[in-house]
Amino acid sequence: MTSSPDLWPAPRAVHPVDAVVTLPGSKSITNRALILAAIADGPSVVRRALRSRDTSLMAAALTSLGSTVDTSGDDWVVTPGAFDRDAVVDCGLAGTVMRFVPPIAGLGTSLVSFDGDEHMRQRPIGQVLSALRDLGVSIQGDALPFTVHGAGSVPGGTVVVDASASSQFVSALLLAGARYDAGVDVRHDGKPVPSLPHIDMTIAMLREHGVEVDDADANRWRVAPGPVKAVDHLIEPDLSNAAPFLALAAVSGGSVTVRDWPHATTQAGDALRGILTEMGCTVELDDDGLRVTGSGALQGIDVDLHDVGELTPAIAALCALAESPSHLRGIGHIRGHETDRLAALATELGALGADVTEHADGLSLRPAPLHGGVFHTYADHRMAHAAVIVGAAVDGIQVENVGTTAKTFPDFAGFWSGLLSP
Ligand SMILES: O=C(O)C1=C[C@@H](OP(=O)(O)O)[C@@H](O)[C@H](O)C1
Ligand SMILES: C=C(OP(=O)(O)O)C(=O)O
Repeated sequence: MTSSPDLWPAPRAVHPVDAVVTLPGSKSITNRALILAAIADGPSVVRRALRSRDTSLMAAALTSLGSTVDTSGDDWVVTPGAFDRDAVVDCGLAGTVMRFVPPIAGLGTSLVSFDGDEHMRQRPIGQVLSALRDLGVSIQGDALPFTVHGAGSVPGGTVVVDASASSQFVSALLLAGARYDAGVDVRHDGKPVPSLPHIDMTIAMLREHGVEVDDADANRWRVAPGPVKAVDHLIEPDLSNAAPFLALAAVSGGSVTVRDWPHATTQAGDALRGILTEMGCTVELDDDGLRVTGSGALQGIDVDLHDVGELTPAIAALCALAESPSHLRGIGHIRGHETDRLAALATELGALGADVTEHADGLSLRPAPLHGGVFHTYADHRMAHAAVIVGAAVDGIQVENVGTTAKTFPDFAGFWSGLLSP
């Protein structure tokens, strides 16, 4: 007997959608807050923490190292503990767990081994491991699975990394750096670092924890040695996960408001304001939140997404539905995300009739009529977001493994259906 494929019929937006939504917290902020809390000088509270696969894996990793993480309520309480027990860390498909936990595991006195989902073994990590070795951490292995041998302290100092594959390589070293004997002086040598807002997020959060960071020079970041203060942190809504909801306003010619949109933020998703304006939407930020109103017609866009690559799947879906051509550039690094997103988007959008060309570092899309079919997600939450956006506009889209959205959004499919039910 063959098992039935996990297909979910994406609901169509048959009327303009008019909705006000409260979205779950940011994955990137929650996981940084958890890491910093685990190496802080006292208990911290992570308020309105995102409860999702990536953040649960982070909480579990920190617990296995020796911290106490109380996730029973909406506000998670983290009490640091000695990292003195041997542990096995499951990274799942979470880049933040695979890259941010090893540098703090080096501070402990135990053996900590890391593994994850099958595809996680393909995602880049070698530069973090070699940088940690240069900083004095003993590690067995050059890719997943690997083991960190904690020696009770890390000398730290100057290190050179090529962070062109992921900004998380830099964030990982900076997050732990204050607890290294000499701090860290991290220099990047290579093609431009992607996703720079995420490094700004790391720096801003370190400073909130009382850590001194010097980022005055391009491609160089210095973290002074010293204590990490415990803080009470309120997590912003996840602005990257807002993409499909704002896109729904765009494709249905309706209006969607995301509550609590911060007026100042380091989140990459804030770039959606400019991108959706350029695609023909009306975008207003006020005390109610961020409201996007679709005009009923979408314009294509020529844009460099190097800084905000994680928005690509949702933007590409919109481009496939636009009336004029688009070119998405500067995003070769997203081939190392949850899947090779450029190949996956070209394949899946192309299979539905889109006129799409895959380039080494981007995608071009030209207007073409789309039709129904199965949209494969490759276990990538943002591929599922692309699928439901197309499905809102095109009859007969079936999303394979929509449950993969649990990586960063609990019950995404239920929430999405609720907005589209008649
Ligand atoms: O530090 C972070 O929280 C993230 C950094 C970015 O990674 P890359 O620099 O690998 O693109 C981003 O795409 C990812 O979703 C989250
Ligand atoms: C690239 C992403 O995730 P990760 O944190 O696993 O790198 C993403 O969420 O788009």
